[in-house]
Amino acid sequence: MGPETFERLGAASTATLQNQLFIRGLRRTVIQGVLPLGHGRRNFVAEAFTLRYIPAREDLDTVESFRDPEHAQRAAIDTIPAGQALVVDSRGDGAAASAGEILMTRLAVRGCAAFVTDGSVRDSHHISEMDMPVFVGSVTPTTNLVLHHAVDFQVPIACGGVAVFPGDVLVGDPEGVVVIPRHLAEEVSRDAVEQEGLEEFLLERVRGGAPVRGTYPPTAELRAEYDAQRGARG
Ligand SMILES: O=C([O-])CC(=O)C(=O)O
Ligand SMILES: [Mg+2]
Repeated sequence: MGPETFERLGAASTATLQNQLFIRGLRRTVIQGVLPLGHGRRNFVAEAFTLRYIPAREDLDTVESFRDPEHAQRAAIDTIPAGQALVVDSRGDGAAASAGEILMTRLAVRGCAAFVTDGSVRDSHHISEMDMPVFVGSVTPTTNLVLHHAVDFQVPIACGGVAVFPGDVLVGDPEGVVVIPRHLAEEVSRDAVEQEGLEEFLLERVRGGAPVRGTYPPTAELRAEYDAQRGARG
């Protein structure tokens, strides 16, 4: 995926990208129920690096388990390549945190682009001061092992009702996170730019008093006017 694709996706809203995926027949593309935490409200575009949790089991998920160098959560956090986003399947269960300030700091130091989960984080008031974008369903003081068993990483997961495959492209903005299948990223990025150009033109019309009917969507005449104006601007 070229840098222009990243740039175009970063300039588009998640709403526009959702539209473009819907036009292509994809309905479940927005991670349900997550919002950015604190001032890490920066937009991001990044490839997904996935981590999967299953329900904890009392004989396995003891405090000692974090000493295991192969522990999937620890291994994922220490190996995610810079520039990728860690997306965690927490089964929508935010009653125990998927990570906290120390793990999040490690991710930020390693150049992780964002952290996304359909669960929660703890130490959230500190995490919200960080620059790395963090998208969660909720916050809680409860530590991870109480409810979550990190089982593997870089496998297909579910997050907020959406299938996420390693290498899919995630885009986050103040409204949430959209998951773009990698093979569609390029064409979606181009058409998103087109859609936003047209919508800006239509918005000006609506601001100027135009009714929605005949404007949004535009009639063939209005569309031709837009195309002519765009052509004239080069
Ligand atoms: O115990 C946890 O779930 C993680 C934690 O507090 C941290 O990363 O600071
Ligand atoms: Mg902590």
